[in-house]
Amino acid sequence: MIKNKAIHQDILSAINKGEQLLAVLIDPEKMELEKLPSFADKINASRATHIFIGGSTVEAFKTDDLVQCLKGLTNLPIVIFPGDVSQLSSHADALLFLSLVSGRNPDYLIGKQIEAVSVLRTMQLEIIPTGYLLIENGKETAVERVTQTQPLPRNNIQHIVDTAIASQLLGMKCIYLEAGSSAIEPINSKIIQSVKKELTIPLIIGGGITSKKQLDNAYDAGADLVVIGTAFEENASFFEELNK
Ligand SMILES: CC(C)=CCC/C(C)=C/CC/C(C)=C/CC/C(C)=C/COP(=O)(O)OP(=O)(O)O
Ligand SMILES: O=P(O)(O)OC[C@@H](O)CO
Ligand SMILES: [Mg+2]
Repeated sequence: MIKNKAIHQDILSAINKGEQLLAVLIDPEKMELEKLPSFADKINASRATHIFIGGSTVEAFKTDDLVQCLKGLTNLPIVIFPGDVSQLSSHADALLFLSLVSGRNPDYLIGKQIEAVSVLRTMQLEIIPTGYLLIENGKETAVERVTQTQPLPRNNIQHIVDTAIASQLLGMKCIYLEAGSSAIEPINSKIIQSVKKELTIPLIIGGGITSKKQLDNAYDAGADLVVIGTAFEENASFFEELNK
């Protein structure tokens, strides 16, 4: 089952060459399929290197429909960033196989992953094991509500670093530090620097990034791949702002 493709390897090679990776997050609940062609044109003309697809709550089949449409509209890698098992799609290129290691809900640490196996058997997705850490940002996030977990306090940097290192030791191939969709404050530079310093695997940063300055700050602090969703959803000219 579960074949190896090259997306994780390509991320490692890009990082080695000092490239800054950017994923546009498309939420299947929010993207109308009629608007997808023009949105994809904007993505293709931008500096984006990846497309992530996911949402904290998505109706069944919506993800697969979206991925199928998107396949014909872009050559960028399409990576599922799932809130649940219903968001798996055989038409995507890869899957962030998330475990919510900041929380203590067994369903999101290992339960959903076991549930996913019977579906993954029928697919040829590249699987990228990813330690997913939700960090407090000043307001409650959709991920907290859905998973009934607490985020890690942002002032306990040592605990955040230790959680990331433990995930790497468990064999995770990426760490994703998440402030939450439309977070008031993105993950701060101090947290990014402290985690990056101790990791050998790629570091993904997302949540609340709405300006080029915040994007550059994340890269300067050590982010390998940055994820932006809401800023593109709410303002399509944000693509042009980032190209400046
Ligand atoms: C491995 C499989 C199949 C599932 C993993 C299930 C796990 C552990 C999920 C982590 C917790 C979770 C609910 C993550 C959601 C990630 C995501 C796609 C966030 C983007 O959605 P948001 O933009 O935050 O929320 P809105 O939908 O409210 O905009
Ligand atoms: O929507 P935004 O705030 O850009 O967040 C992106 C992503 O990290 C959310 O899971
Ligand atoms: Mg969102």
